[in-house]
Amino acid sequence: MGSAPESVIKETNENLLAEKKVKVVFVLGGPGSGKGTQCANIVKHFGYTHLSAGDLLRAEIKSGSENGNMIQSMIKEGKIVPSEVTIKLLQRAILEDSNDKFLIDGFPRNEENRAAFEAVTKIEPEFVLFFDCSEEEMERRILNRNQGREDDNVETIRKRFKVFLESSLPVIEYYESKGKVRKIDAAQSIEEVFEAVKAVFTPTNEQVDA
Ligand SMILES: Nc1ncnc2c1ncn2[C@@H]1O[C@H](COP(=O)(O)OP(=O)(O)OP(=O)(O)O)[C@@H](O)[C@H]1O
Ligand SMILES: Nc1ccn([C@@H]2O[C@H](COP(=O)(O)O)[C@@H](O)[C@H]2O)c(=O)n1
Repeated sequence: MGSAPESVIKETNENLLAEKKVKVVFVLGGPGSGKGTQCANIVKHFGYTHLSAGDLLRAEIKSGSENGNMIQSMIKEGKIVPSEVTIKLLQRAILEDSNDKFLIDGFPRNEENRAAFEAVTKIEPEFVLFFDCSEEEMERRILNRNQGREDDNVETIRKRFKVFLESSLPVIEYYESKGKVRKIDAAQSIEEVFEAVKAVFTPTNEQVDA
Protein backbone atom coordinates (compact mmCIF):
# COMPACT_ATOMS: atom_id res chain seq x y z
CA MET A 1 0.00 0.00 0.00
CA GLY A 2 1.47 3.45 -0.97
CA SER A 3 1.76 6.31 1.50
CA ALA A 4 -0.70 9.22 1.45
CA PRO A 5 0.19 12.21 -0.76
CA GLU A 6 1.87 15.23 0.95
CA SER A 7 -1.23 17.42 0.51
CA VAL A 8 -3.44 14.91 2.36
CA ILE A 9 -0.93 14.55 5.22
CA LYS A 10 -0.72 18.37 5.47
CA GLU A 11 -4.49 18.81 5.62
CA THR A 12 -4.89 15.99 8.16
CA ASN A 13 -2.22 17.51 10.42
CA GLU A 14 -3.87 20.93 10.19
CA ASN A 15 -7.22 19.46 11.26
CA LEU A 16 -5.67 17.46 14.09
CA LEU A 17 -3.81 20.53 15.34
CA ALA A 18 -6.98 22.62 15.31
CA GLU A 19 -8.65 19.93 17.46
CA LYS A 20 -5.75 19.67 19.91
CA LYS A 21 -6.18 23.20 21.35
CA VAL A 22 -2.66 23.89 22.49
CA LYS A 23 -1.21 26.77 24.46
CA VAL A 24 1.88 28.24 22.80
CA VAL A 25 4.53 30.69 24.03
CA PHE A 26 7.02 31.96 21.45
CA VAL A 27 10.55 32.40 22.82
CA LEU A 28 12.54 34.96 20.85
CA GLY A 29 15.83 36.82 21.16
CA GLY A 30 19.10 37.14 19.32
CA PRO A 31 21.46 34.22 18.76
CA GLY A 32 23.09 33.33 22.07
CA SER A 33 20.71 35.44 24.17
CA GLY A 34 19.96 32.37 26.32
CA LYS A 35 16.66 31.10 24.91
CA GLY A 36 17.53 27.40 25.09
CA THR A 37 19.02 27.72 28.57
CA GLN A 38 15.95 29.41 29.99
CA CYS A 39 13.54 27.09 28.14
CA ALA A 40 15.16 24.15 29.98
CA ASN A 41 14.40 25.92 33.28
CA ILE A 42 10.82 26.69 32.26
CA VAL A 43 10.24 23.04 31.31
CA LYS A 44 11.40 21.92 34.78
CA HIS A 45 9.36 24.48 36.72
CA PHE A 46 6.25 24.97 34.64
CA GLY A 47 5.77 21.70 32.72
CA TYR A 48 5.94 23.00 29.17
CA THR A 49 7.37 21.02 26.26
CA HIS A 50 10.32 22.81 24.64
CA LEU A 51 10.41 22.84 20.84
CA SER A 52 13.47 24.55 19.37
CA ALA A 53 13.01 25.31 15.67
CA GLY A 54 16.80 25.21 15.23
CA ASP A 55 17.06 21.79 16.93
CA LEU A 56 14.23 20.41 14.77
CA LEU A 57 16.00 21.64 11.63
CA ARG A 58 19.34 20.14 12.77
CA ALA A 59 17.59 16.82 13.48
CA GLU A 60 16.06 16.93 10.01
CA ILE A 61 19.54 17.26 8.49
CA LYS A 62 20.75 14.26 10.52
CA SER A 63 17.73 12.17 9.52
CA GLY A 64 18.92 12.20 5.90
CA SER A 65 15.73 13.91 4.69
CA GLU A 66 15.48 15.22 1.13
CA ASN A 67 15.59 18.77 2.53
CA GLY A 68 18.75 18.06 4.54
CA ASN A 69 21.27 19.63 2.16
CA MET A 70 19.17 22.76 1.66
CA ILE A 71 18.67 23.20 5.44
CA GLN A 72 22.35 22.65 6.13
CA SER A 73 23.48 25.31 3.68
CA MET A 74 20.88 27.82 4.97
CA ILE A 75 22.05 27.28 8.57
CA LYS A 76 25.71 27.63 7.57
CA GLU A 77 24.86 31.01 6.02
CA GLY A 78 22.64 32.07 8.94
CA LYS A 79 19.67 32.28 6.56
CA ILE A 80 16.05 31.47 7.38
CA VAL A 81 14.74 28.17 6.04
CA PRO A 82 11.42 28.39 4.09
CA SER A 83 8.47 28.44 6.48
CA GLU A 84 6.69 25.39 5.08
CA VAL A 85 9.66 23.19 6.05
CA THR A 86 9.94 24.51 9.62
CA ILE A 87 6.20 24.61 10.20
CA LYS A 88 5.81 21.00 9.10
CA LEU A 89 8.42 19.98 11.69
CA LEU A 90 6.75 22.03 14.42
CA GLN A 91 3.29 20.65 13.58
CA ARG A 92 4.58 17.10 13.71
CA ALA A 93 6.35 17.69 17.04
CA ILE A 94 3.24 19.23 18.60
CA LEU A 95 1.02 16.38 17.41
CA GLU A 96 3.44 13.71 18.63
CA ASP A 97 3.57 15.13 22.17
CA SER A 98 0.78 14.52 24.67
CA ASN A 99 1.40 17.85 26.41
CA ASP A 100 -0.89 20.78 25.60
CA LYS A 101 1.54 23.61 26.37
CA PHE A 102 4.58 24.38 24.27
CA LEU A 103 7.52 26.76 24.25
CA ILE A 104 8.40 27.40 20.63
CA ASP A 105 11.99 28.65 20.68
CA GLY A 106 13.53 30.55 17.76
CA PHE A 107 10.29 30.81 15.81
CA PRO A 108 8.78 32.88 14.19
CA ARG A 109 12.05 34.24 12.85
CA ASN A 110 10.60 36.50 10.16
CA GLU A 111 7.28 37.83 8.90
CA GLU A 112 6.89 34.86 6.53
CA ASN A 113 7.30 32.41 9.47
CA ARG A 114 4.78 34.36 11.54
CA ALA A 115 2.06 34.75 8.91
CA ALA A 116 2.39 31.19 7.59
CA PHE A 117 2.23 29.62 11.07
CA GLU A 118 -0.86 31.63 11.93
CA ALA A 119 -2.54 30.76 8.62
CA VAL A 120 -1.73 27.05 8.77
CA THR A 121 -2.20 26.29 12.46
CA LYS A 122 -4.62 29.08 13.51
CA ILE A 123 -2.57 29.22 16.72
CA GLU A 124 -2.09 32.62 18.39
CA PRO A 125 0.67 32.69 21.04
CA GLU A 126 -0.38 33.35 24.64
CA PHE A 127 2.57 35.74 24.78
CA VAL A 128 6.09 36.22 23.42
CA LEU A 129 9.07 35.95 25.73
CA PHE A 130 11.80 38.22 24.40
CA PHE A 131 15.38 37.88 25.68
CA ASP A 132 17.08 41.21 25.17
CA CYS A 133 20.89 41.16 25.12
CA SER A 134 23.75 43.12 23.53
CA GLU A 135 25.51 41.67 20.47
CA GLU A 136 28.82 41.83 22.32
CA GLU A 137 27.54 39.57 25.11
CA MET A 138 25.71 37.22 22.71
CA GLU A 139 28.84 36.80 20.60
CA ARG A 140 30.92 36.04 23.71
CA ARG A 141 28.39 33.39 24.81
CA ILE A 142 28.19 31.71 21.41
CA LEU A 143 31.95 31.53 21.01
CA ASN A 144 32.15 29.86 24.44
CA ARG A 145 29.29 27.44 23.73
CA ASN A 146 31.46 24.70 22.27
CA GLN A 147 28.75 22.40 20.95
CA GLY A 148 30.36 21.96 17.55
CA ARG A 149 27.63 23.88 15.72
CA GLU A 150 28.63 24.80 12.16
CA ASP A 151 27.13 28.28 12.59
CA ASP A 152 28.97 29.14 15.83
CA ASN A 153 31.87 30.95 14.14
CA VAL A 154 32.46 34.69 13.97
CA GLU A 155 31.57 35.00 10.29
CA THR A 156 28.21 33.21 10.57
CA ILE A 157 27.43 34.80 13.95
CA ARG A 158 27.66 38.28 12.35
CA LYS A 159 25.31 37.14 9.56
CA ARG A 160 22.87 35.78 12.14
CA PHE A 161 22.91 39.12 14.00
CA LYS A 162 22.09 40.94 10.75
CA VAL A 163 19.19 38.57 10.02
CA PHE A 164 17.96 39.03 13.60
CA LEU A 165 17.95 42.84 13.27
CA GLU A 166 16.44 42.94 9.80
CA SER A 167 13.95 40.06 9.92
CA SER A 168 13.28 38.93 13.50
CA LEU A 169 13.01 42.25 15.35
CA PRO A 170 10.07 43.34 13.16
CA VAL A 171 8.20 40.20 14.32
CA ILE A 172 8.83 41.18 17.95
CA GLU A 173 7.60 44.71 17.15
CA TYR A 174 4.46 43.22 15.60
CA TYR A 175 3.66 41.33 18.81
CA GLU A 176 4.63 44.40 20.88
CA SER A 177 1.90 46.34 19.07
CA LYS A 178 -0.54 43.62 20.21
CA GLY A 179 0.63 43.89 23.85
CA LYS A 180 2.01 40.34 23.77
CA VAL A 181 5.72 40.86 24.41
CA ARG A 182 7.26 40.09 27.83
CA LYS A 183 10.76 41.58 27.61
CA ILE A 184 13.49 40.13 29.82
CA ASP A 185 16.91 41.68 30.47
CA ALA A 186 19.00 38.70 29.35
CA ALA A 187 22.38 40.29 30.08
CA GLN A 188 22.25 39.15 33.72
CA SER A 189 23.36 35.80 35.17
CA ILE A 190 21.38 32.66 34.27
CA GLU A 191 19.82 32.64 37.76
CA GLU A 192 18.83 36.31 37.64
CA VAL A 193 17.32 35.92 34.17
CA PHE A 194 15.28 32.95 35.41
CA GLU A 195 13.92 35.00 38.35
CA ALA A 196 12.55 37.48 35.78
CA VAL A 197 11.21 34.61 33.64
CA LYS A 198 9.46 33.04 36.65
CA ALA A 199 7.65 36.31 37.31
CA VAL A 200 6.22 36.18 33.78
CA PHE A 201 5.00 32.55 34.12
CA THR A 202 3.66 32.86 37.67
CA PRO A 203 0.09 34.13 37.65
CA THR A 204 -0.55 37.09 39.93
CA ASN A 205 -3.34 36.82 42.55
CA GLU A 206 -5.43 39.04 40.32
CA GLN A 207 -5.16 36.59 37.41
CA VAL A 208 -5.87 33.56 39.63
CA ASP A 209 -9.03 35.14 41.09
CA ALA A 210 -10.33 36.34 37.71
N1 LIG B 1 22.57 34.49 31.38
C1 LIG B 1 23.65 33.90 30.88
N2 LIG B 1 24.89 34.28 31.27
C2 LIG B 1 26.00 33.69 30.76
N3 LIG B 1 25.96 32.67 29.86
C3 LIG B 1 24.76 32.25 29.46
C4 LIG B 1 23.55 32.84 29.93
N4 LIG B 1 22.51 32.21 29.34
C5 LIG B 1 23.03 31.28 28.53
N5 LIG B 1 24.37 31.29 28.60
C6 LIG B 1 25.32 30.45 27.83
O1 LIG B 1 25.41 31.07 26.54
C7 LIG B 1 25.40 30.10 25.51
C8 LIG B 1 24.20 30.36 24.60
O2 LIG B 1 23.02 30.08 25.33
P1 LIG B 1 21.78 29.38 24.64
O3 LIG B 1 22.24 28.23 23.84
O4 LIG B 1 20.75 29.14 25.70
O5 LIG B 1 21.32 30.58 23.69
P2 LIG B 1 20.23 30.59 22.52
O6 LIG B 1 19.55 31.91 22.57
O7 LIG B 1 19.35 29.39 22.62
O8 LIG B 1 21.18 30.50 21.26
P3 LIG B 1 20.87 30.13 19.73
O9 LIG B 1 19.79 31.03 19.25
O10 LIG B 1 22.16 30.41 19.04
O11 LIG B 1 20.50 28.68 19.69
C9 LIG B 1 25.37 28.72 26.20
O12 LIG B 1 26.68 28.24 26.28
C10 LIG B 1 24.81 29.04 27.59
O13 LIG B 1 25.29 28.16 28.58
N1 LIG C 1 12.56 29.54 12.55
C1 LIG C 1 13.84 29.21 12.25
C2 LIG C 1 14.76 28.87 13.23
C3 LIG C 1 16.05 28.57 12.88
N2 LIG C 1 16.40 28.57 11.58
C4 LIG C 1 17.78 28.25 11.15
O1 LIG C 1 18.49 27.54 12.16
C5 LIG C 1 19.61 28.31 12.58
C6 LIG C 1 19.91 28.05 14.02
O2 LIG C 1 18.79 28.45 14.81
P1 LIG C 1 18.91 28.52 16.43
O3 LIG C 1 17.60 29.03 16.89
O4 LIG C 1 19.21 27.15 16.91
O5 LIG C 1 20.02 29.49 16.70
C7 LIG C 1 19.26 29.74 12.21
O6 LIG C 1 20.37 30.61 12.09
C8 LIG C 1 18.58 29.53 10.87
O7 LIG C 1 19.51 29.27 9.86
C9 LIG C 1 15.48 28.89 10.62
O8 LIG C 1 15.79 28.91 9.42
N3 LIG C 1 14.21 29.20 10.97
